[in-house]
Amino acid sequence: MTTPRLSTDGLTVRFRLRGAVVHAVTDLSLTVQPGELLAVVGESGCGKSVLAHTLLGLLPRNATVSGRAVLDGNTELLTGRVSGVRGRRVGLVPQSPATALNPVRTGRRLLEETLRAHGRPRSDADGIAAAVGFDPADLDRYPHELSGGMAQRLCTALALAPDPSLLIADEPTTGLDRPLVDHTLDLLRRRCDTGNTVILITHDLTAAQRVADRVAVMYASRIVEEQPADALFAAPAHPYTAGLLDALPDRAFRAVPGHPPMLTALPAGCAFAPRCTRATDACATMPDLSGTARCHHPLVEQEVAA
Ligand SMILES: Nc1ncnc2c1ncn2[C@@H]1O[C@H](COP(=O)(O)OP(=O)(O)OP(=O)(O)O)[C@@H](O)[C@H]1O
Repeated sequence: MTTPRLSTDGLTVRFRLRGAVVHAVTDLSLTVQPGELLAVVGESGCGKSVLAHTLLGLLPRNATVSGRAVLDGNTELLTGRVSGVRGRRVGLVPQSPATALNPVRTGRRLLEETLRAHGRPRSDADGIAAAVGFDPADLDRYPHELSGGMAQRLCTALALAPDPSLLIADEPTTGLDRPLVDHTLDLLRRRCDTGNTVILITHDLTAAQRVADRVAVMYASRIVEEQPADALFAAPAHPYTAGLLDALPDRAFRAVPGHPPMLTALPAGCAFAPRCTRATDACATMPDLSGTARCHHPLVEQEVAA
């Protein structure tokens, strides 16, 4: 049996605010193998970026974390010393490139410094930039001289420079034109085809369908469905997943009615129930994720894990 690239068990993140607690990630258990591309999808605010920041050890002081996250079977990401892991073994393409880039360094300097810090020759900079669709001639610009899409690609280049075996890409295609979206997605796919692992965090279900091996759907801080991508797109089990798919322009093009709940006031049972046409009294208790979907009334017969 291969050692998972990443396994999390009961991963839970809370933020303390004055008079409230934000339930940002709850009881999240997943396993991602070498060579696998896992897409994490879900509406804005469901906890996707917090999950990424937790795995990188980048949470602010008002956060408390519990559960486990283990890299390659030998490195505890939540409790161990992660300074040599971040960037080198786990890379992050951040969601907000504008704030991630040091404004007083050119793209070339940023990229060369990253390469040098990870023992790679500075001369690799042009090749890495070109690979992400960033014209090497533009590397001599400062971040404020880059468009949003260029800054996005520079961030992808910086995350790829150490050649991390696990890359977490948080909305890496925001602000890119369709050809560059496809270029970036194909680049991520190719990394997995050579044995690396990618967790792609995205709102874009079409992107997930194009490149993901498996898809995890998050709703109100929890994974509510996880399946191989083909199965999920053909026959979603959770009504929320079905709603997300119905919102696609080439499907019903109908938004999921209602709004997600506040993460400071989650119900004891299924948080999707108030928006769900299948909800019954049973949904007042939290369903297990024993099959593919955390749902009392799934749309397809569930194969319950032994
Ligand atoms: N430092 C913090 N203090 C308090 N709450 C926070 C903090 N950081 C994030 N949150 C909250 O955690 C929740 C999850 O946020 P997160 O950024 O992970 O959402 P997301 O799914 O990535 O959304 P988007 O797709 O819009 O980026 C949100 O309710 C957010 O307001």
